Amino acid sequence: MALAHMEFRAFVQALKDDGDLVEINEECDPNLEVSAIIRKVVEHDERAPLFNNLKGQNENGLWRILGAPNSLRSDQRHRYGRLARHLNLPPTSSMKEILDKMVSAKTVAPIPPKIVETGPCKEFCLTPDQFDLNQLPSPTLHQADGGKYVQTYGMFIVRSPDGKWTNWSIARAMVHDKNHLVGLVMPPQHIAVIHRMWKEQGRDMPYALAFGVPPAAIMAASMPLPDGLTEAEYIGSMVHSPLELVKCETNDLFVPSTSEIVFEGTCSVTETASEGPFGEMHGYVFRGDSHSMPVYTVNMITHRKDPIMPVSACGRLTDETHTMIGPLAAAEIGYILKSNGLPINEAFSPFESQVTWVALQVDTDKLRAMKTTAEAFCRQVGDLIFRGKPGSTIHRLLLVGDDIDVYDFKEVIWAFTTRCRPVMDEYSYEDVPGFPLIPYMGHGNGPANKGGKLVCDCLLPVEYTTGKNWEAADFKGSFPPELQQKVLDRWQSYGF
Ligand SMILES: Cc1cc2c3c(c1C)C(C)(C)C[C@@H]([C@@H](F)Cc1ccccc1)N3c1c(nc(O)[nH]c1=O)N2C[C@H](O)[C@H](O)[C@H](O)COP(=O)(O)O
Ligand SMILES: [K+]
Repeated sequence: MALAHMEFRAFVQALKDDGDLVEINEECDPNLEVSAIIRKVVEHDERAPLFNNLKGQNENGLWRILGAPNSLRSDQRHRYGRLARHLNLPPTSSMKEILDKMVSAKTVAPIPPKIVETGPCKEFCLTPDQFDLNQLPSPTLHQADGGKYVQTYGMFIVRSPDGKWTNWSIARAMVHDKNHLVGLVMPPQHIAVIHRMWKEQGRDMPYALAFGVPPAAIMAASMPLPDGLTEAEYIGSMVHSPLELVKCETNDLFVPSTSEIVFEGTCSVTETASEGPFGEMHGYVFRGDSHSMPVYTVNMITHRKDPIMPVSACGRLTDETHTMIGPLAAAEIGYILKSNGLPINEAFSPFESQVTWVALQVDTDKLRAMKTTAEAFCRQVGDLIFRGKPGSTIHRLLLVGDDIDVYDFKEVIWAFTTRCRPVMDEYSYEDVPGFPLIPYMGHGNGPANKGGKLVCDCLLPVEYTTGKNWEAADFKGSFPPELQQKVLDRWQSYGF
């Protein structure tokens, strides 16, 4: 058995070995029942459900469903265990260790993938006359959704017409008819950038949609890596070994050879259909909220025996759209700021902000050496992030001092509520792209796609000049270290 981060099926086994899997063998209905169970799981950080017996499975077991593939564990010591298993890290890893791993490949040479002749994903090949996406167990995830969202945790593979750039990303798609999907293709996402390139040439865009890919790959697919970067090479250098890819049957794209299921086809650059509404990452389904989006033709399905379809039933906290989209964008944002010489130590997107905020821990010694002003510094940060793609889903950047652990929301909200004077310490951005999926944008008072962003300065003025002039009125901040130690040593004998 391969390693969990390099083969999805090994990953599922690793969850089982961790006691982090519930195998449901009684028949479940992909129409809402499966998603209801997943929602209850992710709202309580329960073990991941593997549905082995779905209504509509075909004679070769196409398909089973793994729900909550990258959500949280209830045991605080293993809280991010499922994310860690995606990256071959110990299940006790912190979010910082996970995000540092995702950024680690930026400073090493890319390792190109290895092309292999065949692989488990080729065990079965179905032509359109042999499948009907409406008969297969495509799940309906929320009762108000506009369709069956079969694609929520698969990986789209698309390549620029000149062949130089192959992008891997997660983008949702729902069943349109027996062998068509309709999917969200939304600027500034790379799938939309590449789709536009094909549109300008008047040619439909070849795609592959691989489900159950190597977990390390799906993490990079969910990260806003630089334009032009080919994720396959990035992942190779991140895991220190080449990914094994195999050629599609009906086009020249390559997919991970151990993928559970592969849809191959072309995405139209002219034909659109109604997409949505969909239960979004911010926790809402707005009735009637559908838009014209490109139609994907499915020309072939290849798959392993008894394949597993991963499903992210997203919405309110805490599912893959919170554990991945925000934190991975924060990792890229932190890297951009550091590589531009700004004194940023850590960056994280708090789940409690519905991953619409990124908190940035500032190295205040270096900040003071800059002899800058709050306005100048906040504008420098805001201009770098709000005018770039990695910040596109983030509407508040909070600058906090070195005493604040950005991975702990209690710390972040304490600094925000006590050190950032509303309005005066906030720097607004109305002339930058906005994220229309946030309800106050897409269903709010202002333009859906523009503005509504702030840099919030949660550093007190002294932190720019002479440094912290306060002590925290708490156990660690207001008592001599030896007294703290004495109290800790005697805690039991006091009677606690
Ligand atoms: C982990 C994850 C990520 C996404 C999405 C999902 C999950 C589970 C869902 C469950 C399918 C929900 C949707 C949903 F989250 C919508 C969305 C749209 C734009 C940005 C962020 C989020 N989704 C998604 C979507 N992006 C769309 O364009 N289009 C999409 O539909 N992303 C985020 C996306 O994977 C990252 O932004 C990634 O950086 C994209 O790669 P790229 O930077 O190379 O373009
Ligand atoms: K990506």
